[in-house]
Amino acid sequence: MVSSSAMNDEQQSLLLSSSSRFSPPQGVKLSYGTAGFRADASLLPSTVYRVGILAALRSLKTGSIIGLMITASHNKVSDNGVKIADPNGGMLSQHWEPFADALANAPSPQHLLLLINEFVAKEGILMDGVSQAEVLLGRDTRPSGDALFEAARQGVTSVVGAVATDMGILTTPQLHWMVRARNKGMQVSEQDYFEQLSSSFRYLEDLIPAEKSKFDGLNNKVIVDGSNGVGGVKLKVLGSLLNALVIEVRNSSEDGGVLNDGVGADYVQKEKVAPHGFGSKDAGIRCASLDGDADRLVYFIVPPESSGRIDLVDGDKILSLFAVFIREQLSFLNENEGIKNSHQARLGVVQTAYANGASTNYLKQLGLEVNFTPTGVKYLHEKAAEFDIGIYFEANGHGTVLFSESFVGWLEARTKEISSGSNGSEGKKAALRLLAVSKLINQAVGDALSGLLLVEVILQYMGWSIHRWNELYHDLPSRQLKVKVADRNAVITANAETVVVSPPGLQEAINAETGKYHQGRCFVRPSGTEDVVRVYAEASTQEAADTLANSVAKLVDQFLGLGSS
Ligand SMILES: CC(=O)N[C@H]1[C@@H](OP(=O)(O)O)O[C@H](CO)[C@@H](O)[C@@H]1O
Ligand SMILES: [Mg+2]
Repeated sequence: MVSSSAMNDEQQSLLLSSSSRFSPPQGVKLSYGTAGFRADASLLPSTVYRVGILAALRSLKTGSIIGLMITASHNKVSDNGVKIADPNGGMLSQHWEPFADALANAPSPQHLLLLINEFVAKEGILMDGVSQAEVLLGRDTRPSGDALFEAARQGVTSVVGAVATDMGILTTPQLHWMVRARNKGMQVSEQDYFEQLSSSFRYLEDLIPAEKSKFDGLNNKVIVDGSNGVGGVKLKVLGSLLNALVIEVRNSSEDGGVLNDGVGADYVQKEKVAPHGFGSKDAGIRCASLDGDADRLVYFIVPPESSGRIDLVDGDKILSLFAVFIREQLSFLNENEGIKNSHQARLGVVQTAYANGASTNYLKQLGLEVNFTPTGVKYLHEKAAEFDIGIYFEANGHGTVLFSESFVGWLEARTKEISSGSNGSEGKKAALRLLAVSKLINQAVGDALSGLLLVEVILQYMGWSIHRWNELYHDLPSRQLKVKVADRNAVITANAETVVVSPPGLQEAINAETGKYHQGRCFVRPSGTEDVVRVYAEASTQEAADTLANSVAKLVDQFLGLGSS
């Protein structure tokens, strides 16, 4: 008997004929990596076509809508990439990544068909020609996006029963949000996204106590660097739906500048300089920067003199601001006599080893549980989902806040309960605020637009300037370096990438070096997106952090350098 998970002849010939139009590039090995496939756009049509097939299979397997995003985020404009959004709006299940790698690197249509047949059988995917699959397609503003969109569309529709829905030019988080919302049975147009964010923002503004200072004069304005990409365009639309807050967007894709060239969150965070178009005229005003696909957000302060150096208010500080606010709301809930069944909600924060040590100390001093995972949003997100409220951020500005469904249900019940009793109490307002935050923040994935609105409304609530926020703690000086080695995968780490277990002896040498520095901390790990080993060092002075990073980079070179075998 033919199993329903095998493709019939018609299905196989459809796949063979369409895949023969997309030959893989010669001599290039692609890997799904930390954030999907990325490469020079000219190398990608066959990969994107094949990821289209994978997305359709994933949709058949899960019986849910899947997302496919064409972007290379903060990479240069000539690059592009592709990644999958799973049914909950999160990253592709890690369990499917090896299949993605195998598909991308299959040398011929026949190999591709063989791989698909094997995988479909192993996963028990129904290929009965009756089951329906749907993939939402999004792309950023890169010029190569249109051709790659067409490759993705052909990949999806080469699987019988699968439809590709064009969602247009979007930020990555918008597409993830749409996938999550569609699978919850909600409306998912772009207008719905803007409406949900703007209405929950306005609602939060209305819940600011009268005695707390609101925006005044200069303070109601934020200037945002859109990295010459998609985020700026979308932020303008969002900004037009707000009342008190003025968002001035610079470096938007229609302004004609080159994507990610001297602009954007990655540039600002790594170089600690103002992006193109910002200068001493902006001193004292809150400034923020998005990356090329608007899933990262950092703030910065431009100094009055035109040295170019900025004060960076990074992902760690955004996390800290969110943690302070949410912790305060939880304490209102717990203190409130009128709230029955008050339970100690578990608030957890998640960071990676790249979090500045001063931020970790600060969060621990607040009495919060601080957890560490390896680099990559998929790991942070998974950990944060274990809490009633989990906040995660990478230092580079990628992060969000997750609310468990049971906690949201508990909050909803409390707001109803209190409406018949102590109406308008701080406890009820705290519950309403937390519910509004759960709607404002994009719980599918880190989203610079929703993150920016949450930062802005919390600053209003606190009555804080960016300077006051920046003073929460002082970053320890740090330095990041990259070392090119023969094989970066020879570095094997443990304990959330803080300890090298192989090659033997390297960690001992790093320890000996780090021990020489006051407040020294240093770790090395292979990058998941570039062919390098990254070195991160922290110490009490910038000079010491630089020297420590340089010495450890030399050690990495000695143990694994290009010359070593
Ligand atoms: C030190 C650093 O910033 N690493 C980045 C970078 O990963 P690497 O594996 O370090 O190359 O790109 C990832 C995807 O954007 C991002 O999640 C991560 O934080
Ligand atoms: Mg990005």
